[in-house]
Amino acid sequence: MYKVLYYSMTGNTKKLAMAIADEIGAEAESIKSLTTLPDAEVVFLGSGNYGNKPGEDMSKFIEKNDLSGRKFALFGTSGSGEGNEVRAMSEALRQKGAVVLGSYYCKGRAFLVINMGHPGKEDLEGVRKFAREMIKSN
Ligand SMILES: Cc1cc2nc3c(=O)[nH]c(=O)nc-3n(C[C@H](O)[C@H](O)[C@H](O)COP(=O)(O)O)c2cc1C
Repeated sequence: MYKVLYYSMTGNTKKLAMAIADEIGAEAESIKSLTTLPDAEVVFLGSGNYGNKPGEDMSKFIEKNDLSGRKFALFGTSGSGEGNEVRAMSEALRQKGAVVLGSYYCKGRAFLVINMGHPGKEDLEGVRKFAREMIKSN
């Protein structure tokens, strides 16, 4: 019914993906192992931020799939914690006719010493709450 897909170079966004999957009883999968978008009522789609953009594999995945009318809830992590990766994903998805239900983003540990401890307990509790809300509102 629901699916969690993510791109995570250093593991931070994967932590959010695992927390969402656990919260809603869905499977989480890296988009690296996928070519087509699986059937699901809502797809939770997440990426880290690299050079102020989502991962290249994520952008390509969005570009090459037919997303018209498909529903997404977005999540992301970055050094700044400002959510530019989810905004870029949201824009790309909307251009392809997809529906974006909402998004969650937080800081992720970067370059070993920046944002140590993130995503932490509060971040993970926050993303679990977000996942519940996305399902309730859908
Ligand atoms: C190659 C690289 C480029 C990055 N560029 C940015 C950036 O432009 N802005 C930012 O806020 N964080 C940047 N970061 C930090 C990551 O967004 C942050 O560590 C994020 O949590 C990584 O997610 P991941 O562990 O799921 O790969 C960069 C990290 C890497 C490894």
